[in-house]
Amino acid sequence: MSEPSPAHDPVRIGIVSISDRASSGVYQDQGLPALQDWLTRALKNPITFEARLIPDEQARISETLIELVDLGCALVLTTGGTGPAKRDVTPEATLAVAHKEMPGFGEQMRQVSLAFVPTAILSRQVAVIRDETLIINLPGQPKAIAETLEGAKNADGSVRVNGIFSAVPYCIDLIGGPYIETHDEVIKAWRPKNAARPTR
Ligand SMILES: Nc1ncnc2c1ncn2[C@@H]1O[C@H](COP(=O)(O)OP(=O)(O)OP(=O)(O)O)[C@@H](O)[C@H]1O
Ligand SMILES: Nc1nc2c(c(=O)[nH]1)N[C@H]1C(S)=C(S)[C@@H](COP(=O)(O)O)O[C@H]1N2
Repeated sequence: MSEPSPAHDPVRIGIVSISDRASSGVYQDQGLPALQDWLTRALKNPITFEARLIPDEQARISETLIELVDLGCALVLTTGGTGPAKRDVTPEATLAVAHKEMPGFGEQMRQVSLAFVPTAILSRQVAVIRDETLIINLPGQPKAIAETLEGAKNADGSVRVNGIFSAVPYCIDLIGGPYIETHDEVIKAWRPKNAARPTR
């Protein structure tokens, strides 16, 4: 795979791991490495990461999201805290900072996840826009990060269920962010023909 090229727009991405136990050192956080690895593998753009590891506390999560939006992140991905347990408050903290809700991401994420686990119906992920930033919740299981972003594939590599990241670049175009380009073998970004730039 080629190195990120300066010919591509630079992009700042917030990655937030929300876990009581990882943030207090009970176990080592695998959420931030999984997010960073997948994004580095998928994007052609040079990425500046803003990484945060925080506990499942609603006010703290909302404050962190606002901070990352104000830092100019085009995209913020969270992992963890989306289930039904008492301490799972990531969707509420995300909705509290929303200017617009983007329900299609949560709907598609649960479709993808059902291809992997029947408990996908327990996930309450939301996606929202705040200012010029797209914020998306992902499940907390580290393996669920690549699953939901990339989708489910058949043995021959063809797509069985589209990963949610397919729609992220065009959404970021529409809110005035950088032009995000992906490696098709990881995830194909879908844009209407008139929105696609010529290949460089
Ligand atoms: N940041 C993380 N790093 C490593 N493993 C994680 C992380 N977050 C979650 N997991 C794993 O995924 C499982 C489900 O994630 P979930 O977000 O529901 O965590 P949890 O049970 O609420 O606990 P915690 O918030 O303390 O991680 C966890 O029980 C743990 O095994
Ligand atoms: N792709 C995928 N989605 C998944 C899972 C998974 O392992 N893979 N785990 C499910 C489970 S068990 C739960 S409880 C919910 C919420 O997870 P969270 O609280 O860790 O965010 O996500 C669901 N979605």
